Amino acid sequence: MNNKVWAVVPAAGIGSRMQADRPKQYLILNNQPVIVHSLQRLISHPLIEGVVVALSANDPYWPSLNLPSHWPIHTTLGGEHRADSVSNALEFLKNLTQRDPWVLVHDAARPCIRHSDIDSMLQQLSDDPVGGILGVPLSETIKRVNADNTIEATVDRTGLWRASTPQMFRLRGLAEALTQAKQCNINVTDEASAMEFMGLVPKMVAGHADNIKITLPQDLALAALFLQQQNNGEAA
Ligand SMILES: Nc1ccn([C@@H]2O[C@H](COP(=O)(O)OP(=O)(O)OP(=O)(O)O)[C@@H](O)[C@H]2O)c(=O)n1
Ligand SMILES: C[C@](O)(CO)[C@H](O)COP(=O)(O)O
Repeated sequence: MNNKVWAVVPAAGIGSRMQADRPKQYLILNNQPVIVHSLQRLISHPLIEGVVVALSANDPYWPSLNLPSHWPIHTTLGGEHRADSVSNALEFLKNLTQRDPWVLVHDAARPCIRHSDIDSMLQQLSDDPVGGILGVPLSETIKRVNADNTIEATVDRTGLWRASTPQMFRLRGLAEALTQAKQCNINVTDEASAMEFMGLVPKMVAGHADNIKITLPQDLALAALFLQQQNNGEAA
């Protein structure tokens, strides 16, 4: 039986918050583009069969990556929002396989994903009826802040987690959930939100805090440090 999973990588963003000369997934991190690190982590996992990457129209950077031809990567067109890019990739994947595999949706902007975290997801979710996501529990005091930077309230952090990726759901159920959310004009910023909108209850899987999403300029140096620690075997 084929128990392999697929990955979907939304990579059609412009990285506006990074304020760089190119989309952040193409910025150089430890001598190679961010997206190449992310793809390498996924493709080198033995249970990932292939990857569908959603790219912006006429992305001028992708062709020059010169990725190894044997990498099982397919590309499709991204959309206006991250959810649209994921939906497009899922529709592409539905035409590639008759199965209803687990799909791990992983941000191109998260290059520090560990195989151990992917393994945790596969171990904890493969028999789950819904699926789930990787995340990290909040460990600081949380404030709600007004537009004038005054503190409005302290938020009880009990049960609060930062959601990350991969987010792991069955191909056809996730595609339908994203379609329904869009038709109802529900703005979902992650896949779990669409599944929740359908009344389903995804699981949370504890992951490593170094699986950061590169968003702001200072995130690049932090990601470089995390990658070096991981590659040196120093990271816990
Ligand atoms: N229309 C979009 C928007 C985002 N993404 C991807 O979704 C991931 C996470 O989104 P985010 O961090 O918000 O990336 P950007 O939208 O590029 O960043 P910004 O909001 O700063 O512009 C990124 O890998 C990004 O490339 C995408 O595929 N399609
Ligand atoms: C999906 C995500 O990585 C979960 O934290 C995040 O929501 C994506 O980034 P965005 O800035 O919300 O598009």
